[in-house]
Amino acid sequence: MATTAPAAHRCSYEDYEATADWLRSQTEQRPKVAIICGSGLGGLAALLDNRVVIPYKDIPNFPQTTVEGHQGQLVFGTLEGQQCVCMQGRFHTYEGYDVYQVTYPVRVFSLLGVRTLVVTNAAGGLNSSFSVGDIMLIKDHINMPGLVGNNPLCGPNDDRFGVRFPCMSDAYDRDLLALAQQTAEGQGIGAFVHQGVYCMVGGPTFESIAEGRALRTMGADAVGMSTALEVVVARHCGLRVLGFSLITNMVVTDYDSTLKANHAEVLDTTLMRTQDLQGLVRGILAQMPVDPEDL
Ligand SMILES: O=P(O)(O)O[C@H]1O[C@H](CO)[C@@H](O)[C@H]1O
Ligand SMILES: Nc1nc2[nH]cnc2c(=O)[nH]1
Repeated sequence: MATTAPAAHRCSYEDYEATADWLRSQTEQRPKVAIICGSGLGGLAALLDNRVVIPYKDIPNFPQTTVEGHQGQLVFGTLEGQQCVCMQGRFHTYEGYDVYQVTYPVRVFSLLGVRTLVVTNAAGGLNSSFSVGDIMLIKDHINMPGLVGNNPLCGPNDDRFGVRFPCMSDAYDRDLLALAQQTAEGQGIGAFVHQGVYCMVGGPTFESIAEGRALRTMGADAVGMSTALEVVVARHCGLRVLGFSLITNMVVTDYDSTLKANHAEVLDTTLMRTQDLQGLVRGILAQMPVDPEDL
């Protein structure tokens, strides 16, 4: 039977603007920092003062979350003097969304005036020196969907957002990375905070043993099903990016192992580290220099 590929949800500049205008009409807050909360990490939004909560179902053009551990609302508020917006729940391609839908909020944030994107995720550890519960500061990524042509920048380029061929060798801001490492050490949690390479795969399957081994050989320290697409779009429109992976499980790479990755374990581990992660994000935002363009 012949099948037709679903139409891509590629959006116009005016669609993004309509969403940004609508959000501006709902709150007087004008965030400079956006935080995307990964699986089970929505608790980060509790850090914000003067919260204004807007469910995704009310926001024009916004997709809806379908995954346990992703609440589905934007939370505006202030953290350590920085105006922020938190995405409590992100979108993944395995939910059936295309790369344009998954990254839709990032361009909206940019139009709202956001200058810095903090991405967080739950990820499987590939680096054998990592343990469950460790935090990996993302220093680089392998964008597997993008490498095979499923990149949110495919299609006509809109120069109002950014250039046709953006550079990704500087995707993760080195100054913010150093600040995050220093803050972790200052808070006495440096022993379980590492730097590493995040690999995005499509999911929703967890890795086979051969896949886990292959990803490790490619140079990935952790693997998940999100983040890289959001970062590509953020860098295209000039946002600074800081990324964290919480290592919620170790990827099975041994045929003698009886361990099996599962989402319940992922969510349990996020609970165990919520407080450390919140403390770290608070500490970083307290010291994060305001973008000179905002002065
Ligand atoms: O990347 P986040 O959204 O944190 O979620 C991670 O956790 C889920 C698997 O347990 C997958 O969606 C994976 O990508
Ligand atoms: N692909 C993938 N995503 C995850 N998210 C949390 N843990 C994992 C994992 O082991 N593999």
